Amino acid sequence: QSVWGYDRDNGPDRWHENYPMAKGDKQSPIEINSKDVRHDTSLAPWHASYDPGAAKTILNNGRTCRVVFDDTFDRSVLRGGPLTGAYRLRQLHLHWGSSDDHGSEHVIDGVKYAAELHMVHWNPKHGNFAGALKQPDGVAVVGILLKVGKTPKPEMKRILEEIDNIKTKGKEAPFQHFDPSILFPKSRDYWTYHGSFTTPPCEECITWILLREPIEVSSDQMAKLRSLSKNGENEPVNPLVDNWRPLQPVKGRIVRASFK
Ligand SMILES: CC[C@H](CNC(=O)c1ccc(S(N)(=O)=O)cc1)c1ccc2[nH]ccc2c1
Ligand SMILES: [Zn+2]
Repeated sequence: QSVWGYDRDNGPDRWHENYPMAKGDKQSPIEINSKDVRHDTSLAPWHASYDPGAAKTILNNGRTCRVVFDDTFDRSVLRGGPLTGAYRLRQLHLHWGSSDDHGSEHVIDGVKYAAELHMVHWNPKHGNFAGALKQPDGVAVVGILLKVGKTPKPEMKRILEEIDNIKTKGKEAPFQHFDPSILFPKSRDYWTYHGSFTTPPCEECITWILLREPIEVSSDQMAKLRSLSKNGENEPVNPLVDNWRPLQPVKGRIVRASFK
């Protein structure tokens, strides 16, 4: 049973063999075409109230770098925007490329960004995360685009400083006293649409909230991310890069914008 990944023999084009949802009608990521977007004046602003004490660990699972939070009660929550109720923050992770000119999962009017950060929240009315991922309103992911620029966001440093401690698959390190809302860009403008996990099992349970304004990182910071290895510490180094899923068909879905 070859575990899914991003290589030729286990990559996105073959996920459907073990995860049939991957060929669904509401898959993510998609391209955002401004000409097809609908400005929805009824969309409320979104609000995150995160407890820095909820941050627990950072890990390399061989497919991404993930920060895990305590989601055993409404400690760090996202509300508003297209959402009904408070969704609990469970984890954040990233997708990135092998060079600065690509790596994001969502593409905006043809523009690919160097990376994309996902903050994953779930709806506690469904009991637990496993239950939430079976519901159309089960999960909400805030997506932040990362672009390479001259004035990198200092708040990204905290995550990137930990990379040296989780170089190989399975490595985990404590990651505490961290409020991920410091990563948000100035503008709260967003696009929203209904989609899926961008990794297997590709359940179509996600309300995507994709922020319009990218945050800046440096090329050195991107190189740091690319120094992670897909393999364990006693295996050959296999650079963890290009862990992004290609664009999926929009299939008539409407993308709404909170802005004009
Ligand atoms: C359904 C898969 C899940 C593990 N994966 C995730 O949580 C996840 C979250 C967000 C994204 S993205 N890139 O779209 O933001 C992709 C994957 C997962 C799988 C089995 C499980 N059993 C119990 C809990 C549980 C969770
Ligand atoms: Zn993701």
